[in-house]
Formats: sequence, C-alpha cells, structure tokens
Amino acid sequence: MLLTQDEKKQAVAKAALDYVESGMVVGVGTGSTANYFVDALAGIKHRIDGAVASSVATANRLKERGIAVLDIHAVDDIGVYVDGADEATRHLHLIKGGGGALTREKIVAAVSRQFICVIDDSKLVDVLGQFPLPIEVIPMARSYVARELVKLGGNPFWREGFVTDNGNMILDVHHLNILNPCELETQLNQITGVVTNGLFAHRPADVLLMGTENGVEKLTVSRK
Ligand SMILES: O=C(CO)[C@H](O)[C@H](O)COP(=O)(O)O
Repeated sequence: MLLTQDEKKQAVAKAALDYVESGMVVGVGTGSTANYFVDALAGIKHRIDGAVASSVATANRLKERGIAVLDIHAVDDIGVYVDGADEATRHLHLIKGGGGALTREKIVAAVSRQFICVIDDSKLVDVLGQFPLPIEVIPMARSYVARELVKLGGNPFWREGFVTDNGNMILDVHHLNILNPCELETQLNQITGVVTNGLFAHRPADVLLMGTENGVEKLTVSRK
C-alpha cells in the first residue's frame, strides 16, 4: 500500500530522534514535519535538557507536550536542529520559509552544531526555485524590495495579511532561476530592507532525511 505524504513526514520525524543525545538542547523547526518531530520528541523529553523553538507556534506545541522551552540567550550549545524544508537538493541546499518562520529558523540553525533536515521525497529537486522563495522584509521596504527583485528576474508576491513572529512581511518570489544558491543568498541579503531570505546554502543541512516509499533515506555531502 502506498504511503501518504503525512506518513512519510511522520517516518522521517521519528528517524531524526536518532540524532538526539541524552542531555542535549534540541533546536526545533516549524511546519507539519517539525510538528511530527515535536510529537516524537515528547516520548524522550526526560532525556533532553530542553528545546529552543524557531517560532511561537512551535514553542506552544512543545509546551503543550510538556517539553521545556529554553530562551536562546540562555543556551550556548544547541546539539542538534531538526526542521523541514520546502525544497532540498542533493547538495543539501534548501528553500525554507513556507510557514514564514525563516529568520528564526536560520538563527537556530546557525547556533546548532548539526542540522538534520526532514522531508518527504516530493521536496527533493535538481534545481531550487520551483517553490517560490520566501523573503522576510521590513514593512516599510516592501515595495522597494519588490522592485529590486523584479530587476533580478523574480516575480514577487506579497503574502498579504501575514505578519512574521518578528513583526515583518513576506514576499514570495516566483520564477527565480537558482543555479548558484550561495551567490543568490548573499545577493538578496544585500537589498536594503531584506531581513532574511529562505535560501539555506551558506548554512545547508548536514544530514537530509527523506521519507520515501521504501523507508527513510539518508543523504549527506562531504564538504572537505
Ligand atoms: O520552512 C518552513 C517553515 O517556515 C518549513 O520547514 C517548510 O515550510 C516545510 O513545511 P512542512 O514540513 O509543513 O512541509
């Protein structure tokens, strides 16, 4: 019988528990796959020191399941960060931010020693960019940033009515040809008013766990 997308997400979320060691502080992402991870983490909550959340929604879910939520300022070492993605390549470069939590996700990933990305196999692509790239912008800069994105060949859409946990706005950029994700990540961050873009190329995942019909596949890249 074929697995549903949710069953694949549940399977990778559970597999990510293998990277959680006793006494660790665990970084937790945002979205439906990360939610399954929170549910799985609840089963071993007494073995960990607590969790750092990448969004208010995730913090609430962690608390509801009795997992201690720690302030990132009170933590100097996050052993592992587990989060989903909207798209991933075999180089472990990602597009994230479908849920609008990209900035806090990038911060928690930056602080973490290891980033385990959990996806179902519909998210694996050869070239990033089929999924519109989310960009968090300071509200005052929205129109200016949109015009600059058009100059880069993108087609930005304002995610109207959505406010990030940081009080900012999201532009979802269609039709970007992301052949060099590192270069584009840097270039987009140079636009005045951009807070963060959803490309995770300078800090890619360390391990990609992918839920497939045949079980969980593990992808890694040697970066030496
Ligand atoms: O980046 C994200 C939220 O900002 C999510 O990781 C991404 O949108 C994937 O979500 P899901 O696990 O629900 O498919």
